[in-house]
Amino acid sequence: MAEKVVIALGGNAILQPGQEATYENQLENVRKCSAIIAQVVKQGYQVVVTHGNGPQVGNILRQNEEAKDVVPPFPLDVCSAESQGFIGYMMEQTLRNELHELGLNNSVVSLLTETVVSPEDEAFQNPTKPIGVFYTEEEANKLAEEKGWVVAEDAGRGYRRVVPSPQPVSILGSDTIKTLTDAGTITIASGGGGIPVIQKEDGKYEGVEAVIDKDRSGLRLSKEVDADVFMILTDVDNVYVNYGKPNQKALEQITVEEAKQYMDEGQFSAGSMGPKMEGALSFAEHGGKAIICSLDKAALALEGKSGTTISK
Ligand SMILES: Nc1ncnc2c1ncn2[C@@H]1O[C@H](COP(=O)(O)OP(=O)(O)O)[C@@H](O)[C@H]1O
Ligand SMILES: NC(=O)OP(=O)(O)O
Repeated sequence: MAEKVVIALGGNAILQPGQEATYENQLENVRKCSAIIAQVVKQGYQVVVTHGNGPQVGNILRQNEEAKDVVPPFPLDVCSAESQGFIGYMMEQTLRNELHELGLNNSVVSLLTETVVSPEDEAFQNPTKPIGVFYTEEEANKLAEEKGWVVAEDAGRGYRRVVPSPQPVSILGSDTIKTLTDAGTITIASGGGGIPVIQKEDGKYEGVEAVIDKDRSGLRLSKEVDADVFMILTDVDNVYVNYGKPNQKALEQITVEEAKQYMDEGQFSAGSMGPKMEGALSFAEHGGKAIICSLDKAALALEGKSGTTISK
């Protein structure tokens, strides 16, 4: 039986900081991601793809707010569904085309996915998830004053609007995602961390205004579909200790114990590598293989020739 890999792509892979948010730019970025994912399919893996949406959901929210006098604005969970829809569309189409280039004809499907969160999650009182474009400190403070936004510095790259980011509790429909994947379909699911919903006391579901971290929901998804490998693709070749310092060292094959020790030492930044390492460590603790590597080295990393791999 083929090994099953859940691949989590950063929202920045779909739109780099500073790049103009045109349809053409994002389609080309997604096509490049799809070319890499197609190589992984060619290696013989069953693949589930999930992706970020930070830049995209922020832009959709802004479009809604700017046009509010012409068209009534939609809430953030609906913006999240819209971003999942358009990225899923671009990814499904480009992945099919890239597979065709390699002489493969696997079926590909993109599923709008809801992720359950807790209404009691303290993240609702403490927004931390950066969305949309980057601003200077001065611009960000002005927007915060004028529009009531909460803004924060994002990993040394500038200032962004931040929104609540509750922990994913479960992924609705993950049994179907698993069935499809096990049957050989390449499934794109839980994009943007999934559309955040809560379950009310009467058992019914309702959307909530938040953006879930895709590394955290990717971990949940990996567990719920019984993946062998959880792979986080980002913009650095490896996870490093002493990152950015003269004595920085790339981590290659490490154990759960080593990863825990580095976490305890505070080696990974809260808003960027921290959640990725948390997810990777939790997956490896449960017996799976977790990989963090750069987008263009995905196929090599699966062969153990690049990236950081954590296992028991
Ligand atoms: N210890 C570390 N090792 C490697 N990268 C790190 C580390 N600490 C922080 N980073 C930063 O994490 C970034 C990747 O996280 P993020 O920007 O959230 O990615 P993505 O959008 O791909 O999910 C890297 O570009 C790097 O600057
Ligand atoms: N939803 C999410 O985690 O998006 P980014 O990867 O763009 O931050």
